[in-house]
Amino acid sequence: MTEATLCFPLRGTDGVTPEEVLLIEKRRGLGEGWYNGPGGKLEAEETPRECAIRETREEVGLEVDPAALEKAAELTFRLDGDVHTVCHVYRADRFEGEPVTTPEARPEWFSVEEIPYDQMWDDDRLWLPGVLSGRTVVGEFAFEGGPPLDEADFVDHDLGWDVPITDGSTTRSRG
Ligand SMILES: Nc1ncnc2c1[nH]c(=O)n2[C@H]1C[C@H](O)[C@@H](COP(=O)(O)OP(=O)(O)OP(=O)(O)O)O1
Repeated sequence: MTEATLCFPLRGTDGVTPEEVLLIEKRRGLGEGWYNGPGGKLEAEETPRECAIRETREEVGLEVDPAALEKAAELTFRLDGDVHTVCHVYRADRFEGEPVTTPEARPEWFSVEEIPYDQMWDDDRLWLPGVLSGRTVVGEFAFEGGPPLDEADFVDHDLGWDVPITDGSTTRSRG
């Protein structure tokens, strides 16, 4: 089982709903060619928050203000019945720098009204709109026919909205 993060940098935030979100076009690895938030797997001894900040720095060169990193979702992706990935999802409305293209990712700002869901993971359209509007969600998503996960069929889901979510690793003692 993998533990991973996603981080959605936001701008134009007036209260709750932002005007724009920074997505990446993934240039290699799982989900290559699709848009997603910056993110990736936890490294040894790393907390999910540390991972979200590091991955955003490595993938697009933005330095996220840790005080502005807000956990929005905890998503479990199952592949053929087994837990494949637990993903911690964050919003971030304060950061420094300008996004740059790296070997892993090409960043692009999108209006929250014009997110390219047809070029994203099939599950994203179910939870990302709520996350961008400031809600919290715990979700479980079932894929069948893998591996790899990004070639499997998305077959089922279960979502719990506006629930308290803990911030820390689900599988490690630290964090
Ligand atoms: N179903 C679904 N929807 C939305 N987002 C995701 C999924 N499954 C996923 O794995 N993800 C997310 C979780 C991670 O942020 C990325 C996967 O990226 P990463 O772990 O970096 O994968 P690789 O590029 O293969 O691995 P590295 O070698 O770069 O660590 O997608």
